[in-house]
Amino acid sequence: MLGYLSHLETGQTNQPLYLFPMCPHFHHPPPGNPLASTSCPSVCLLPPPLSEMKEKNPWHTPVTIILTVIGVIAIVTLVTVAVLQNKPIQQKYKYGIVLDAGSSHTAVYIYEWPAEKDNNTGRVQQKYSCKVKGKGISSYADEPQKAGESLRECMFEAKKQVPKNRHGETPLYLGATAGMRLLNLDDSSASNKVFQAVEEALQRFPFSFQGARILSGQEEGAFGWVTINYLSDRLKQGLETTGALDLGGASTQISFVSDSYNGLESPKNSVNFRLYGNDYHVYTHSFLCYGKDQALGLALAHQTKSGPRTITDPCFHPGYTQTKNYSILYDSPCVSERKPQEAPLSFTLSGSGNFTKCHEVIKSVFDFTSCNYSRCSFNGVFQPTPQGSFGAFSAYYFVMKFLNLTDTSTSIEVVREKLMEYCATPWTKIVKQHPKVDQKYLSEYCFSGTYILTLLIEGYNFTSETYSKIEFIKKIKGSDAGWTLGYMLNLTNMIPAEAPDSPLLPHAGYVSIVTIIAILLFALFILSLRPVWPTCSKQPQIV
Ligand SMILES: Nc1ccn([C@@H]2O[C@H](COP(=O)(O)OP(=O)(O)OP(=O)(O)O)[C@@H](O)[C@H]2O)c(=O)n1
Ligand SMILES: [Ca+2]
Repeated sequence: MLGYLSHLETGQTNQPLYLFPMCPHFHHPPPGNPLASTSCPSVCLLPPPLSEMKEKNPWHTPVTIILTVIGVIAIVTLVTVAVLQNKPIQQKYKYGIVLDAGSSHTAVYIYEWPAEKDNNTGRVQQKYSCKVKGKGISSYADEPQKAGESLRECMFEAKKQVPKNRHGETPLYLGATAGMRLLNLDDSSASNKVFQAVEEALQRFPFSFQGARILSGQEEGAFGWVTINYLSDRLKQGLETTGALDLGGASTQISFVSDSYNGLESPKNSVNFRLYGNDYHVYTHSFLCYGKDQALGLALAHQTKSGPRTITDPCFHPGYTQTKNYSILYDSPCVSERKPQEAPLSFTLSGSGNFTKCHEVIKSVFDFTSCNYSRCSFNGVFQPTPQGSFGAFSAYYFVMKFLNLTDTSTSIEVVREKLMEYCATPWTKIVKQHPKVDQKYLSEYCFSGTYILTLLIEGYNFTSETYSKIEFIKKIKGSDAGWTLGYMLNLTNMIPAEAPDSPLLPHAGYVSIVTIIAILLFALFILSLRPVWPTCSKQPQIV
């Protein structure tokens, strides 16, 4: 009912109120012609005397005052409760520790996640990492006790990083990869002794030790894939996933989802996950002996088949020389069967820095001829064509970062030219340019860069177009890319198979809506009490 608010008592009269309370003589239309008499004057009249206002002001009745006070209290309480109820309480964390016992070194990772959100959607992130001094645990085959001792320093640090009251409930895992796989193949009793020593060492710490074991190549590849897709939020959001490329010292993994692969053609390369309500069929393969250190061994073995005393190696810089022991080189099960019958104790390697020849040597360590499937990568291993974006980490990153080749928008031809120039640079110049870099690493970057390019292009069949979709990465949002996080998420059941129910609104949205509604209610309440002022510009309407 426009123009007519209510039959409120005004103190003087029982007449209904009209839209122009500031024009008092218009309150009551003269009899006869109500419409004409209520038209707005060109100049609004002054307000009525104060005494009259007071008498007619509805605010001044005790009922209204009580109602207003109750209304204000109710609204303030409502908003306060909304804010307090949803305010995040001081965050408490839970922790998990994973030791990555790689072929070249061991690293300790501590992960943390909000205590109230475990088994749900709370983001798990890396809190701390520690690189164990010395080599990988597999290198302690002859003195297993030292494998255990080597871990102590980082583990003491881990003890400091996790709050004391959480120590007992913090799971601790050790996963060993290709170095221990090779040792286990070569000498399983030595591998067992190393495990016994590291288990004894880890049990002395106050964490909940869950065991030490060798990961299979499929696990290593698949958990690397889970890690990078979890960290980039692709799993939770059901987005298209990123493939994972991991290059270690002794093995290398490739894992990705392909539309053309349903797992039937080569079931051993298939890993299925149901995560956050989505099914993933991931292609994965791990090539033992094709990590960068073992691949260098394969390349050297190829060049020393006849047991020479000297070799000219195109994968090392001109002017670089090194004496290598035959028995050490051929100690690895990757090449042990190829050891020349008659060979001296050692041979001298002299670098010639020739990228093209180095590329030829590296190609010879791959078998591109046999394939019993519709398509293969190398060594007769089934692989669909690479599809989508890829994250390449560990040695892929170290090497390409050092060589300044992480920008994959650079064409493969330009990458080749840069490598050609780098490999041809004399060793003395390289040492001068990088005085602080460990010379063992430094001497191998020409080989490693050439190996990475060969592995990706000829090995995995990346093309100029798909190469540009590779990103060389070390970390994602502060957590290292690698298999460890995926491994822990899996063992602690921290990625649900089904998408969890989430609140309709985030906290901020909820509080804002409650506040807005409260203000609107309050405004309506006020309006319902107050008469409406005229604008003196429109015809009043009378009921
Ligand atoms: N700053 C660094 C660190 C490491 N490396 C080399 O990168 C390779 C791979 O390192 P990593 O990924 O740590 O291998 P591991 O995990 O030890 O080996 P694997 O996964 O095969 O067990 C090794 O040859 C290592 O010497 C490097 O060139 N530069
Ligand atoms: Ca590794």
